[in-house]
Amino acid sequence: MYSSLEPLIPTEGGLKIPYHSFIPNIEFKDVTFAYPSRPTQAVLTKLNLSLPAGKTVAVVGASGNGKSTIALLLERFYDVNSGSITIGGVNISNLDPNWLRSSAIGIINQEPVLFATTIKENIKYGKPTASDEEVYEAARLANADEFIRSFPKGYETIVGERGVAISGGQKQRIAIARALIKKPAILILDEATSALDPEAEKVVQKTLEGICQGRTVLVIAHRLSTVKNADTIAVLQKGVILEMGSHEFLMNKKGVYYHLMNQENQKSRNYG
Ligand SMILES: Nc1ncnc2c1ncn2[C@@H]1O[C@H](COP(=O)(O)OP(=O)(O)OP(=O)(O)O)[C@@H](O)[C@H]1O
Repeated sequence: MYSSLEPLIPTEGGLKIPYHSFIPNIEFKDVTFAYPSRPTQAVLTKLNLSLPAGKTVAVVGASGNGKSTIALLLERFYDVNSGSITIGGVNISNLDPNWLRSSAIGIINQEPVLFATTIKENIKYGKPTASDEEVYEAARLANADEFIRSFPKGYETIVGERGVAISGGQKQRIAIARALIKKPAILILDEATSALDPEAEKVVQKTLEGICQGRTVLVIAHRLSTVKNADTIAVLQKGVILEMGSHEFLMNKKGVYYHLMNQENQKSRNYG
């Protein structure tokens, strides 16, 4: 049935907050949510989470505990069952979903997809109306401008299948430029550095630290090693936040985060 292909949430309609009056502080208040296909199984239960404007909040917890669901709700791919999510005090259900996703929030994914076209087009995908100057600026912020210009065809280099071979770290930085070209006030980092070798990871990590300055950032962390510098770390278990605080605070507390950290260190000693 074609009707079942329609998005759950209409993509147009609702408020668009002008850039200069947009205060990107985010509040999840008593959010309860179950996926429509499993309505009796709550994935998040009365979740409260604050992301103050300009700060980085990392959500950690074992696989399947609802971390990615938090990001999907913030992008409003689903509506909450009860409670609310507000940005700058406005309930996101009153915001224009298209504006929210294309202008307010930038997403950097674990496994970025590049299209079989030029690097320039791949970056412009984040903002199709962007000028060349905007493309170069986004690439500079993503520490990508230099390596792109080192290719004989520069920004016109074709990537993807049958295109020039680029490394995982370079791919990641092109994807970062794609997210930055929208100048988003909010960034969602879905564990952006997991598939890289240590050298490339260092470069990407440094790039991410730079671009997080001055933005509200939600890190969906599938490992713990990348979250130490977050302003706040929220430990999620079965859709409930068990602990919240800075790395130092949570280590001193010797609770769930401390134990997860020890487990991860143990693993890297055994395998690394
Ligand atoms: N589209 C969906 N429909 C139904 N259930 C889903 C859907 N997506 C995820 N779930 C379920 O919701 C729960 C939380 O999943 P989620 O992806 O948010 O966890 P996560 O903590 O991000 O895990 P991971 O670290 O593996 O990405 C899991 O039980 C998962 O099976």
